[in-house]
Amino acid sequence: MSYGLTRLNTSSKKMASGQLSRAEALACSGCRHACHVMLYADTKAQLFGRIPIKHIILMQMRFDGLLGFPGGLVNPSEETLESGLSRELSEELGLALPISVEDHVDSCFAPPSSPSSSSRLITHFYVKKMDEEQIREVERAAASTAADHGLEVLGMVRVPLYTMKGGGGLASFLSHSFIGNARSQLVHSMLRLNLVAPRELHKALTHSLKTHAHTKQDLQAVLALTEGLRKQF
Ligand SMILES: O=c1[nH]cnc2c1ncn2[C@H]1C[C@H](O)[C@@H](COP(=O)(O)OP(=O)(O)O)O1
Repeated sequence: MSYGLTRLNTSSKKMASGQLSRAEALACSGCRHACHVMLYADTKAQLFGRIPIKHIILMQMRFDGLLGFPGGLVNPSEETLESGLSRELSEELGLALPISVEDHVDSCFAPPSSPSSSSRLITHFYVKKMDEEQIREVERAAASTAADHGLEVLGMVRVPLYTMKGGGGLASFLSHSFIGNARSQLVHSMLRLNLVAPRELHKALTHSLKTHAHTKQDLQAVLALTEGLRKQF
């Protein structure tokens, strides 16, 4: 995909291999379905009183230590994709958030989790714009009334969309580990909704790759530390 050179055809639902329309996805017999949503808002807030934050995008730290969007498995034989997603959001965010078909962005096959897995998983992705105050309400509820808080969801996080001198911000965030295709859902959405300029995103991703190399070195260093201790105790 070339976001910098050509305008995105937002009507096209088949952006990348593995993608299918909502109708095709629902016609898949024996497939499992998971729906997730990116909630976001505009903001005038400034970090340190000088770095414009511009937009708030919500993600969550999951129970498995990976970053992902709120949502979960739905059963289309018992509920619509959107009502299933709203049900999952009530558990994870502690709020009943209506999600409509208009919020649907794309559906795609997830890579098989293991060669022996019998049913394919289709992930459906939604995006919903809110007011800044509504986002704050979601964050408050997620940390107080949500049934899943501290269990399946360890906490909500905001995506830093700025890049600081030295690469802190978006570049560091993108170098974390994400569940499934959540990183690419995030990046595609930032481009499609013009939340980050393609040039900035390219810079952040390039830096992120370098950060990733440092992370590997850091991990190797602490692995060596545990190797020594393992032999002692
Ligand atoms: O944010 C996501 N983006 C794409 N795929 C995702 C995301 N989060 C999870 N997934 C995939 C991989 C998971 O195994 C399934 C089910 O999602 P999950 O949120 O873990 O579902 P339950 O809470 O267990 O219902 O979807």
